[in-house]
Amino acid sequence: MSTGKKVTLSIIKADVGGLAGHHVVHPDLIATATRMLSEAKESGIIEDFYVTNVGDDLQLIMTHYRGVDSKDVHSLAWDTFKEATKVAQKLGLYGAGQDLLSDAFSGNVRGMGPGVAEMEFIERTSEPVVAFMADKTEPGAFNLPFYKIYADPFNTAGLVIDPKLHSGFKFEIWDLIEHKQYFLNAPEDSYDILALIGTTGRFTIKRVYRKDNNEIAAAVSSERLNLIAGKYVGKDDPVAIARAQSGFPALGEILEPFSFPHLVAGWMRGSHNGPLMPVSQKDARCTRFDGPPRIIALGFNIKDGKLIGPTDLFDDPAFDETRRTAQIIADYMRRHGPFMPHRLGPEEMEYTTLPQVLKKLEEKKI
Ligand SMILES: O=P(O)(O)OC[C@H]1O[C@](O)(COP(=O)(O)O)[C@@H](O)[C@@H]1O
Ligand SMILES: [Mg+2]
Repeated sequence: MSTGKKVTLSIIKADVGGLAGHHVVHPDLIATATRMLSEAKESGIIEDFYVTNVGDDLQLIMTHYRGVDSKDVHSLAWDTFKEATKVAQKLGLYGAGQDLLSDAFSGNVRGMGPGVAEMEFIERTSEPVVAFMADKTEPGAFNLPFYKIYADPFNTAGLVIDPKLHSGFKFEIWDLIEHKQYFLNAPEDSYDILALIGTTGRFTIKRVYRKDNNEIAAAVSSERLNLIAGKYVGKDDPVAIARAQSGFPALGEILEPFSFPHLVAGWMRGSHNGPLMPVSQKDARCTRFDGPPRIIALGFNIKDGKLIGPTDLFDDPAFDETRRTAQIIADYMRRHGPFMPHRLGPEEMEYTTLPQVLKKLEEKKI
């Protein structure tokens, strides 16, 4: 039975050090985070948690009754990342504390480096959710698949045949450069939505709501590290949450768009386009040219605030062909070497280390 009060699901993540380069999180960091979150669960700050990693990103998946942007929960995540950073420093891991961009923490991790996806809702009798976590890419990587889930009837059969989905969804889109927001409805504003979110480095889907009752359906992290720091400090490596079934897209409708390994920005030095490859958690470790960019999907049920699961959703032969296609695309893109469109365009390269090289070249200009 539902408790009737609103539960919050928060995913807060950061890269605080990688083993053998920007590769994977060391087990001692997972153990440190697990210890910290166990204590917080015992003291009642959070209701439940699951710690995992995608490549070099440490992921804290938490449930609680403190709402989004809770000072207690954000402080807990910050302290956990700080503690894990100490362990990373001790072990000499690469880029220890990389994503903790500020020393002056003021109660909310937004704008401080870590990525955040959170949503608050009244738990349904059965509350299936999917936690998506990606490495070597940016928040705009979710634009294409989330558009398909919530606005494309060729992906989501429920938009056509389920009366609970038929009126469509509302998209909250953030302009990360001008810091503006748009609320646009699908299907009626579809072309406007696409006009914005096709520019993946600037406009990102932040949240999606069911249009007929404004119920939250999905949330995506929107932190662009380079925009926060004003220089290249690693890629944002986004996370997202999607509620499934019974008035929301079915689990399979949520996973379906990831069968297309679309090109995303990130990969080597955050400066290259490459295919987004859906993988199991055990394969969430970037290698080839620091990639290809990877995404995992963990399925949970939330029951009385507790996380039941997870099930590793891309650990499935149904995604083998996608992975194979991703490898073929990776080969094709790699053959471009330092040329566009493998390497990102000049606007995006502005936030990499390339400008330093170009500055030096000024001397040679005639
Ligand atoms: O840290 P370095 O040696 O300057 O190298 C840049 C690194 O930045 C990265 O883009 C960082 O990736 P992450 O954002 O996943 O940490 C790697 O591809 C690359 O190894
Ligand atoms: Mg990473």
